Formats: sequence, C-alpha cells, structure tokens
Amino acid sequence: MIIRAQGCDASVIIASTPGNTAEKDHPDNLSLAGDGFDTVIKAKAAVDAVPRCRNKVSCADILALATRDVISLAGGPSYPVELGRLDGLSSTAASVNGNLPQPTFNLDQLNRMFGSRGLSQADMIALSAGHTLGFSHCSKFSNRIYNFSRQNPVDPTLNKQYATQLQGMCPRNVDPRIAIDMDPTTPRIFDNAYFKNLVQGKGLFTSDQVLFTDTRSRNTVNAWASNPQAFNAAFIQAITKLGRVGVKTGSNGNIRFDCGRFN
Ligand code: HEM
Ligand SMILES: [Ca+2]
Repeated sequence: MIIRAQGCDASVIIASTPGNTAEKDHPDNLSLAGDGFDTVIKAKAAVDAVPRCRNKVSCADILALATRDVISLAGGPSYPVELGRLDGLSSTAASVNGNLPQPTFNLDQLNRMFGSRGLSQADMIALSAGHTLGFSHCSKFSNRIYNFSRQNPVDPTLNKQYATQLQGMCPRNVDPRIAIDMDPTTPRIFDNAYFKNLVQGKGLFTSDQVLFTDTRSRNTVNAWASNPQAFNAAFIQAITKLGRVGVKTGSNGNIRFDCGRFN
C-alpha cells in the first residue's frame, strides 16, 4: 500500500529502534518488501557517493522516482515526477492507525479516506489499479471465500470460478505467510486488466470489487476496462496528486544521510 501515514516523506523506510516501533513495523505494513527499501537505501548511497550530489537528494524523492520506474518497467505509463520533497522527521507504528484504507472498505469509506487527502473518486479508482501488480496474504480476503454472511458463505459479488480458485490457493488454516497474486490475469504487467477483472467479478478485496458493484463508480471501471490510454492518463494525474500529499518543506523535514535512520 502506498498511502503513507505522514504523506510522501520516506517515513516508511525508517527502521525501528529500541525506543521506537517505526511505521514499517505496523501490522498493515509488514508485507512491504524489504528488497524495495534496500533498493532505495542503495540508490541514495550511490547518489551521495558523487561529491557534487552529496546531501542534495531526499529519500522521499528517490522513493517516488523508484515507484515511477517500477510502474514503467512493468509495462505501465512513464511520467515526470515532481521533485523537492524533504524526508520526514517522525515514523511511528501508532501513526498508521486510521490512515490506511482497509480491504473491507465500501465506496463511501474509500472516498472519505482519499478525499481527506484531496483525492477525488476518479483518483481513488485509478490508484486502486495499483493492485494490477503484487501479492496479498490470504487473511486479507478469507472472509469473502469462507464466512461472508449467514446466507452466503461466499461473497455473491465474487466470480464463482475465481472463488473456487481462491479457496484452492488459500485453504482454511493456510500458512499465514502464503501470498497470492492480486491480479489473476497479468500479475507481472502494469495494465488495465485490473478493471477487466472487476467487470468479471474478479476483484480480490471488497474494496476492489465494490468499485464495480457500486453504481456510482461502475461507469469509470467500464470506461477504463475498455480504454487503456484513458486509464493511463487518469493514473498519471492521480499519482502526481498522491505525490504531493503531506510533502515536507522547511523545518518540517531534512535530507537523510541514510534512508533507514534519522540523521
Ligand atoms: C484503495 C484502497 C486500498 C486498499 C484497501 C488496499 C489494500 C491492500 C491490501 C490489503 C494489500 C495486501 C497486503 C498484505 O497481504 O499484507 C495490498 C497490497 C498492495 N497494494 Fe493496496 N490497497 C489500496 C490502495 C492501493 C494503492 C493506491 C496502491 C498503489 C497505487 C496500492 C498498491 C498495492 C501493491 C503494489 C500491493 C502489493 C504489495 C506487494 O506485492 O508486496 N494499493 N493493498
Ligand atoms: Ca496486471
């Protein structure tokens, strides 16, 4: 997940210390890949090894650039990244509470959380397509395939074959470390398959599938399922806005020497 508790300030890369449980060790962030943090830490060290560049580039900017590069390398659009963010001065697990959207959210809850950061419903839908890549642990959606409601153990908005497939990959009492592809069709390509999946009832989380089942967002899902260029344009606009959320300037931030710890 990409919405950070404090905005786009690389607070999520900070390691915990004996006195502080950092943001990345909040239970909702434990899946964030250690390799990704290492890549940013190494890129920062490489920039700082050049004398003219030393202490000039923030970890927050490197993280935003790395995000763009992953999307583009995976076949998605490329876009200019606005630069000049400073790195944040605090990172606590407690600050994550109430600031990350949950996979059980309905449309109103999604709109409220993204809206509180200045993002529109269209931005929220475009950004949700981040689930065209990456993995999820079984626990994040097991309610939808085993104990949805009294009448319907399986969520009726879920495609029947997909539900069976998910039950096969995530049996009851599965090892909690097992994670599965969020996009069952093109898991390694950044594309609009996410929206085509939603039209077929193959959204993994309630928060994904609701974008199609709720008639207030369905038209947008249909439009982007059939028009990848329109999706790409909306995604670039939305991620550019996301990159402005909570940006630190002046005395609210600094440029870290090591992305994994405060100066
Ligand atoms: C709309 C609200 C959102 C919700 C409710 C949500 C929820 C989740 C959940 C539950 C997971 C699985 C985590 C785990 O199993 O431990 C996940 C993974 C992921 N999310 Fe989201 N997310 C949302 C928005 C976003 C956005 C805006 C992006 C990026 C633009 C994004 C990108 C990802 C990626 C790439 C992963 C996979 C991480 C990996 O493979 O390690 N998500 N999300
Ligand atoms: Ca995909």
